[in-house]
Amino acid sequence: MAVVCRNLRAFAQKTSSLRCTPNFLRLYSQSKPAPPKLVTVDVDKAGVATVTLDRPPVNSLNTGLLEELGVAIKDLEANKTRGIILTSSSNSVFSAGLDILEMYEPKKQNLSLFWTTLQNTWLSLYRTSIPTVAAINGHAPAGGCLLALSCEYRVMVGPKFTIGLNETQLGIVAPQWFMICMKDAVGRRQAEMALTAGKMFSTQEALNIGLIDKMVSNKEEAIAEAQKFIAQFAKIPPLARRMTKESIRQEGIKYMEENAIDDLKAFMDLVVQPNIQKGLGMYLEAMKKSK
Ligand SMILES: CCCCCCCC/C=C\CC(=O)SCCNC(=O)CCNC(=O)[C@H](O)C(C)(C)COP(=O)(O)OP(=O)(O)OC[C@H]1O[C@@H](n2cnc3c(N)ncnc32)[C@H](O)[C@@H]1OP(=O)(O)O
Repeated sequence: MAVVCRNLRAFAQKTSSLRCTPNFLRLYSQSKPAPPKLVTVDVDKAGVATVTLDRPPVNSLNTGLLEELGVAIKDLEANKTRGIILTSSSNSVFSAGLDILEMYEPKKQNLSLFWTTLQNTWLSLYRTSIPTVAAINGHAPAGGCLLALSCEYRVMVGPKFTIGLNETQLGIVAPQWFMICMKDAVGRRQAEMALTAGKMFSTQEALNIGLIDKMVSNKEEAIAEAQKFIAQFAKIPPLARRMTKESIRQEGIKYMEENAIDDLKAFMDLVVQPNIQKGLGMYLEAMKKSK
């Protein structure tokens, strides 16, 4: 016991003197502040979490944001949260989709990490047993639409925002699992028409084809509708709900479990093609010029 105490005293002296050394002060002053969080989580009294994408200006999905979103979903699952409402801190954009800068002139390692993080986070959101609602308070093109489609219910602020999988307009093909999500929501026929044209739907058009479930006029209403949707599950036995969701989403889940590596390879091969790189560069330029 005496030895332990002596050791502790020695350790305490050592660390307290370390605090004052010039070396420690130099290291301390050089340490960077923590980077701002890209996803915030707020759990209300009913146990429903609002998960807010917070990467201004347009919540484009980079590796960091996707990673944080994946961790948030896992944490909420561990805490037995009653529902997840996915929304955005912006007044006009839910999410601009994948961050094109992650795909433009990429380093191979970063590109691979980016896509696997997207795959994993998507699967976590798509298959979570927690009821999920997207409160879409702004434009939701491409990857933004994918996030919304991965939830069980979509409430969108209208009428001026747009949503859709517009990949063909960019000269790229949406991966199979993006297509499965669209088919889940609107059926094969509407999905084929939407995807081949890369159509961006107005809120009303999206409501008409079942791409969204409800149109509201502001974010507060969207959150209230989302809470209402989640509240209905209070009376449903959770195991029956979980197994039903897992079963009905089997096609997408199975697809990713069996094809993640091939999907990654296809993405990596495609993105580095010179014509795709040129297209992405021109798209970025066009976005800058359109300001
Ligand atoms: C399996 C094998 C095959 C796999 C193939 C690959 C599949 C890839 C799948 C999905 C693709 C995507 O998700 S790609 C992204 C598609 N997204 C879009 O096309 C949307 C582009 N953005 C917009 O239309 C608009 O920005 C907006 C309507 C969302 C918002 O408009 P607003 O006027 O409010 O803002 P700005 O346009 O002025 O943008 C502000 C700022 O943000 C930059 N920006 C916008 N979107 C993106 C993006 N997706 N990635 C990176 N950066 C983006 C824009 O350039 C502006 O930047 P500056 O301020 O620096 O000029």
